[in-house]
Amino acid sequence: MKTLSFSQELIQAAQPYLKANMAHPFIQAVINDRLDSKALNYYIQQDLRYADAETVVQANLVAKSTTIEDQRMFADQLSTHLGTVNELFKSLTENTSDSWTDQRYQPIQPVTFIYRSHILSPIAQGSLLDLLTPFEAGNWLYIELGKYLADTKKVKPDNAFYSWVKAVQDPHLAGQDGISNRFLKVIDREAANASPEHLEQVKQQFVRSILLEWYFWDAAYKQLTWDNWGHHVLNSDGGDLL
Ligand SMILES: Cc1ncc(CO)c(N)n1
Repeated sequence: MKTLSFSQELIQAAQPYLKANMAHPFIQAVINDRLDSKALNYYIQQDLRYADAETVVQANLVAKSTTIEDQRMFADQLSTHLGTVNELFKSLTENTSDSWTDQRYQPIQPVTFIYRSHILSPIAQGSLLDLLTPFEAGNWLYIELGKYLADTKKVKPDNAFYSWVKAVQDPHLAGQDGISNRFLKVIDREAANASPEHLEQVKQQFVRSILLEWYFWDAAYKQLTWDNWGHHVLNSDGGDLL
């Protein structure tokens, strides 16, 4: 049996959570073209705040790199991120009743806060591997969900999420030599110098990202806010919010 590379091990470990993301009612609503505009708005507003954390992660990937080649790759991708992120969300906003200025810089809600903290926390003490892996998990998941949605052949150009499906299939991100595969190669290269204990921990962080992705869809589906959380605690009716 061929032994798996570390990045293949990560992908294998994340499979059950990938399947759970595919099955989430938000994603199923995209397929059936029944996505609630409130859920879409919430997703746009919160994902913009997630994207802001991605900017910070990527600046720190440059800082933690030890070669010019890595620094350029991460800096180029940061530049691509900054150049494209608003465009995607602007085109998604055209499918809602909200205006673009209302979408940007909305308060960061609980799940967004937790997921942002998860990808940002290795900045303080972590290695390049520690910082890259939980962040790359999000790229990987989006590409897989994009493939899944495209394969259903049900997401047509008039679907409110169509531009998202297109964006995450962009060859620059998702292609064979795309940025996601290049990041996975860096992960494998760095993993070669890490202890088995360290790799176990890194794998857990990868899988947790995919778990938090599920909660990100769930939060959008329910439009979950800090006020909801507060209300739930103070007036607990025993129902489940998260
Ligand atoms: C929540 C989330 N995960 C991953 C990505 C991919 O960049 C994104 N934009 N948002």
